Amino acid sequence: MLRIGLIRERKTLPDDRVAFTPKQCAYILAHYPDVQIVVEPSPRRCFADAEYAAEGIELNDNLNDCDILLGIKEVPVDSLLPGKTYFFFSHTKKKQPHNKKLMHALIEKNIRMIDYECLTHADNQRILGFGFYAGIVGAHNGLLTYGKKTGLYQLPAAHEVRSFKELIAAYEHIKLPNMKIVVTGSGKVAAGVLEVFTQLDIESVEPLDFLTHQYEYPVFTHLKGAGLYARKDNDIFLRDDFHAYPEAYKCLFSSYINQTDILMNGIYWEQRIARLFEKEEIKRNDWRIKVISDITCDVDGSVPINVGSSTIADPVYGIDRTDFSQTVPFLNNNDIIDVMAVDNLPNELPCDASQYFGTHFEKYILPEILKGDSDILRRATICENGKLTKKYEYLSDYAY
Ligand SMILES: NC(=O)c1ccc[n+]([C@@H]2O[C@H](COP(=O)([O-])OP(=O)(O)OC[C@H]3O[C@@H](n4cnc5c(N)ncnc54)[C@H](O)[C@@H]3O)[C@@H](O)[C@H]2O)c1
Repeated sequence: MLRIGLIRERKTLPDDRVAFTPKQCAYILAHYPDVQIVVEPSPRRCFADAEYAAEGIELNDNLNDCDILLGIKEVPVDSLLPGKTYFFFSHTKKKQPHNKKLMHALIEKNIRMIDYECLTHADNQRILGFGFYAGIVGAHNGLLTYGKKTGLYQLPAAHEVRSFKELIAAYEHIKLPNMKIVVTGSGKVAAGVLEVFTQLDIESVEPLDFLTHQYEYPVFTHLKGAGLYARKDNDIFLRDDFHAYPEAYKCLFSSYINQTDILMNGIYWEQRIARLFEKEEIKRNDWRIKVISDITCDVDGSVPINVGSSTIADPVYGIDRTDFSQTVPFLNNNDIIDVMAVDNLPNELPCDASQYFGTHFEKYILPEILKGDSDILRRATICENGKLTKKYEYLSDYAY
């Protein structure tokens, strides 16, 4: 028998998401006879304790007899139960300084830490994540911001509704003005952005048409791969080469600056990758971008005017093009670019995001847990039995 515990989120600011919804728990109990689920009560999870109870799921403050514990965000070290197997986003694999204490505790408490971020198929493609809902909320927030800035239309905030379905219902009554949008990125975030565009009838156009045409209705173009980067020496794009030597590539976004009203940024970015534009470029006379939804959200990263993460309650700030100063948002002024820089976007639609996550966990990870010996789980195990696994030994100076 495998006993799974869904832990209460304890990080500040607390997260509302959970690994399985009440209905998913009930489904698992009905279809996996060797699995039991127990839920630790929580005062603020997006699904109330009573919703789990209504599905016949056990609620219990004591998770000592569970075999594996599932959370979302980092678990405070005092709450870690020694000797257990935990799954959550530990944010330790890049030696993040703020989680060094957590890494030490995982080792000292003999915990098997399986990080969701490290669960991959054999070709390194990630299995689990919240990127799709980050894309949905990021696209929504970008459009909401443009409506508020221009005064042309109004949308409800995503966190004010219970589901994406309710947002789609609100879209039924919105006729967007003509506007030109660029979306960047090739992963789950970009897929979420495109989902919103589909629901709002925003037309897709080819990059070259986007650059050379004006339209009487809203359009977007999607830039990724060869559409966004080219080698500095021969203008060619090869994905594997780009991943190995990103510093050899230039970014092609610059020519879109004078044709774009909203930029929705969903790329994967690191220091070696060229930025979408340089900070000084916002002073260009032909600069047209009024709103940037920086879903990627690296401070001073691919969007160099991301000057810090914002919050769900206060998601947007302005950046003055004349002196780079930070201003209040939503000013109908072409010198001010509104930047949406929320770094926990999926938490604006926590029920949907949890449901999406749980579906993938049940489909791809639960069978791996039940079969006992799993390469997928082995590859994602950062530490066990008081030491780092071989793959993660590069964390030694951080972990011990
Ligand atoms: N603001 C938020 O709340 C939020 C939430 C989730 C994700 N994000 C961020 O959005 C960005 C995109 O996330 P995603 O879920 O679309 O990612 P993903 O893993 O689904 O896609 C990443 C894409 O980037 C490409 N890529 C390019 N160079 C790469 C490299 N060196 N290593 C790995 N992949 C590389 C991959 O081919 C892949 O298509 C990430 O930076 C992520 O941190 C932000």
